[in-house]
Amino acid sequence: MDNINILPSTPGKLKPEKYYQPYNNNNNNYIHRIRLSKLTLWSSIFLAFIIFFFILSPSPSPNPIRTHNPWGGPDWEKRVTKSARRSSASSLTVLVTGASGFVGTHVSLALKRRGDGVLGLDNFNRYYDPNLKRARQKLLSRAGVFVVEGDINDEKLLHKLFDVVPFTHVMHLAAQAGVRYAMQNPNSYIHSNIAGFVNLLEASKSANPQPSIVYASSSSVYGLNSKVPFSEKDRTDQPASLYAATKKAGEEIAHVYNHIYGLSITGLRFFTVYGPWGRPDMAYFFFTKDILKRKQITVFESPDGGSVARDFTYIDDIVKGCLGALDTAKKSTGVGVGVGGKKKKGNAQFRIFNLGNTSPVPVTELVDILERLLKVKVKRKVMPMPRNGDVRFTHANISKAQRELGYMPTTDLETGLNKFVRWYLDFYNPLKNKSVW
Ligand SMILES: O=C(O)[C@H]1O[C@H](OP(=O)(O)OP(=O)(O)OC[C@H]2O[C@@H](n3ccc(=O)[nH]c3=O)[C@H](O)[C@@H]2O)[C@H](O)[C@@H](O)[C@@H]1O
Repeated sequence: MDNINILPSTPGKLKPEKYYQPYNNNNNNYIHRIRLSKLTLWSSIFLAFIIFFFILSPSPSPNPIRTHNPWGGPDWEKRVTKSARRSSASSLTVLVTGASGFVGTHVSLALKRRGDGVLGLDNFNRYYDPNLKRARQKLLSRAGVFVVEGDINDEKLLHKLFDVVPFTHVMHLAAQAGVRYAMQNPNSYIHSNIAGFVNLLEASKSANPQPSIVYASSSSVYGLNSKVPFSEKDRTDQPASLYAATKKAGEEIAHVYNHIYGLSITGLRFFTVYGPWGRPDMAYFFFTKDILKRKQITVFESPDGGSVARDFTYIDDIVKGCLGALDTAKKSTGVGVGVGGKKKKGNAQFRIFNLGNTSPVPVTELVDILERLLKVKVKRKVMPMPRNGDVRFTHANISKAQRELGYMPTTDLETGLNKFVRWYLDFYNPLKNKSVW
């Protein structure tokens, strides 16, 4: 992850004079030599012109993915303010972290469509193909959503954003996702899901007005819980992966900020979200890629030979749940904390909801559906689930979300995968979309 603090805070702050110095510091000998010959003089002028032109023209990035838009400056603030402008006084003003991520993109678009002010924040890290994140960013930009390029761990940036925009809500979706990757890069989970979350809560508690916060938790917090379907009342103290442990820690940390600072906080436990513009690290996505390439895929079964199943939940259903959570979020009660040093005015709202589909599907069946949709005979290797953080099954009880958020999923796996496959074939069509190949 790049440290954006090392970049100038205002675009254009790099001083071009610096680059001219070697040429401005001409010593007498050099000038003398130029005077000696007319030819040398003209060549020097020509050379100086070329260098001058080169420095002034925008330099092509050696790697377009790593290009950063330094934050700060009047133009940047104008873009921020414009993106966050809401259509009416009753609309929301939402900071969406992880806006160029899968869920972040869909939620940002849905909010913007209904007239809310939306500002995105994303660090565009390389956990998975940044070209896909850039493509989502383009989609957002066309819809009028500006995505600030920065990290939730950047304290200065967060304070700046809260200074410029009076956010009513924060939709916190930035995270290090993925269950199995936690064994390869454990620290990235601590950095984003714990340190980053604390940093965001610190900035939010000091903001005036204090926003209401809705954040992404995960079905993985149920860990080894075997009571089905998973209810919010069930135990969540047996995580099976470091990812799950950091998400569970996030839920506990949220409680502290709610308790001390009066932040209104809602956690959403997502159940294996899938759909168009999805995450390439997820099984349904890389199965599709590998099946199309006629490669063998590995399907896990439980150690006793039983199937491994997930409560796969379609993205549009999840978006409705997110909007329901934002719309029913009450105001934070700690206005003035960190600014005037005042205490919270009474207890603030603290909620946690399952957002699942309520119908688990074995992974073998997911593969059967993909086989039908892609019309390719799948080469599958079935093997016992390795000890990699995966759990055998997930199954959501959504009655609380139904009651309080009006959440009601309507998309079955076959319908949702059909939409995903159509998007996939279009997006990765080499004739249409050269930039992603
Ligand atoms: O619901 C959640 O909380 C989590 O859902 C997904 O995690 P997961 O359900 O493990 O989704 P996938 O990684 O797409 O795996 C889906 C299923 O495919 C299986 N799988 C995965 C990989 C593979 O090669 N073969 C295979 O059979 C897994 O064991 C799992 O049962 C996301 O990746 C997490 O970020 C999210 O928090």
